[in-house]
Amino acid sequence: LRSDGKGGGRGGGCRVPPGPLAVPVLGNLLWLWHSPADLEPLLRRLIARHGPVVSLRVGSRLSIFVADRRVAHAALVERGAALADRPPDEHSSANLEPLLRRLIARHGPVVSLRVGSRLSIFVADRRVAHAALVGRGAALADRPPDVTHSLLGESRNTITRSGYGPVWRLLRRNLVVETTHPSRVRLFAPARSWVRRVLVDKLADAGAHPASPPRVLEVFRYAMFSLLVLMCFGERLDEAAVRAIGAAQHDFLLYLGRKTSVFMFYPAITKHLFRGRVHLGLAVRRRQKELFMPLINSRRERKKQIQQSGDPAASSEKKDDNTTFNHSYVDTLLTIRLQDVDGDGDRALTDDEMVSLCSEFLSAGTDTTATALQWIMAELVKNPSIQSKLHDEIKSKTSDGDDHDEITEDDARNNLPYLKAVILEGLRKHPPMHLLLPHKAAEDVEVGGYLIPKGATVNFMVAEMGRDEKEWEKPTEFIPERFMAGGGDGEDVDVTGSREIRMMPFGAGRRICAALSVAMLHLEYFVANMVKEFEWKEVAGDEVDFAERLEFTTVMAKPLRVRLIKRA
Ligand code: HEM
Repeated sequence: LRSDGKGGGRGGGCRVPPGPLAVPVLGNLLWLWHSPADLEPLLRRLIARHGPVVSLRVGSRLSIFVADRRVAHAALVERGAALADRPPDEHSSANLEPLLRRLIARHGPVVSLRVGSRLSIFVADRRVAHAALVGRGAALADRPPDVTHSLLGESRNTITRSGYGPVWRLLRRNLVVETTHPSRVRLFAPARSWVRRVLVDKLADAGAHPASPPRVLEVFRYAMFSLLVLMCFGERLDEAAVRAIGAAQHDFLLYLGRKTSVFMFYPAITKHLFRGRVHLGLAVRRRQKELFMPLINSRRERKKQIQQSGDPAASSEKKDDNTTFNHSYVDTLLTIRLQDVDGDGDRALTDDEMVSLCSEFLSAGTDTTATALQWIMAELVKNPSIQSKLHDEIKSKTSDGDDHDEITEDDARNNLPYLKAVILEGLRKHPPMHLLLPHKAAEDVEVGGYLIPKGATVNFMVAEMGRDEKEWEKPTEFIPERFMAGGGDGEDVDVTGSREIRMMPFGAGRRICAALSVAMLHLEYFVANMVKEFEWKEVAGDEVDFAERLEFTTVMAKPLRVRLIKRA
């Protein structure tokens, strides 16, 4: 690449565009491809063919790779100030989506990208997705390996990361049967009621200062995190303790998102070159462990005492006291026995495995739900007639003469069809995860006329399916009525995707979200109660903007600020 635009070789070269240069690191793009180590051979080939400076355009982002020491010196030293900036979010893969959309428009709904020896396949068609995830589920239920966690000395023994096999089955069944099954979810009703009060109080506090309208995402995150901490450790902690655990979780996710891409390049070497980063990762992990272990040990102790008392029934009948709950995710982890590798016996989970599983539980359920809440409330702010129709439905449940402090879970779940339609429409138009977690093909799989070779990483494009104009009428509009009986194209939609996939905010098939029904309950219960308590209004001069930004989930680029009016 030469600035005179003449190029360096056959077919190579392009003119440097005006404006700031983008510094490399394809961030999440690499995360998606899952083996960025393989980018280097490709770059080497490009450099051999086109000269020592090559540029790659991903969506609107131009990334330039410099392999020449003189050019590097001229850039970093002589023109240092001009190149000292960082891109706005060096880890954003937001720009990957427009590129994929263009490829799909040109080549059809299944595209593959090869980076080095690694093949990544992107599926945007709902029928192919169904044939793959449900029809050939077992062959596509594996996950690609994860370099970073193994560098930190962690096992793959979490639900999300483990390969498709007995360990995954055991851990997933434990979560589904012991914590997210409706009979267990009921046990956490007092916890949800407490969090509803926390949420409403915090919103009321924030709303009391109209001069600085609140950023509601922070309040949603705190509320969802408090709830998950309680479900995880069985302990109602004070705000400072919840925030300390939240900070440790956040640091860990940030570390994974921002500091680890370097290890994807030849980890055996980079782990020595970037020893500081490995140590940072270990320190962040240690901090999590320091905070989690006292809580885990206290459940361990409690379990021992119950066993010693010799009356297990006593514990299940004992009422939750104000702060300590009878059931927790950690309790279920304490009963797990993992088969030894040699199959000769079994063992309990190690402390590190327990910490990883708790960390997974907290992070899987917090940002996803808080993000969905933000999008749904933004749509209700932007569409006051929909909010008012929803409020009318909610009022009908609180106007029967009883003293209703809240919309009950039972009503939110079963008796408010328009509420359900609002939630589904929110998840269709704004799925928190635009791509499922990557799946890996365990064997050659043929689906819908496409061959997915063994070992390929397969990414399913959730947002594309929910917004496909061939499948949905006016997909860019927010129309909850489409999900109402007799209403239109969303009637009787099967959000689990088992029958057919129309939209899949939770995935489909064997790896479908392990807490789908809990997630739906949280959304229904909290949205209903937030609309019951407040009228949600747009802030003049700070209008709702639906632009997207990829963080851990796809959030609003401009966080939602609102004017909250307490309802009479
Ligand atoms: C609105 C809220 C939520 C959304 C939109 C959501 C969405 C998803 C999606 C798209 C996946 C990936 C599926 C795949 O890779 O095929 C997933 C996996 C998972 N989710 Fe959720 N989720 C939500 C809430 C929760 C909650 C509250 C928990 C737990 C407390 C949870 C636990 C998990 C777990 C453990 C997995 C991994 C499943 C596996 O690999 O077998 N999620 N979720």
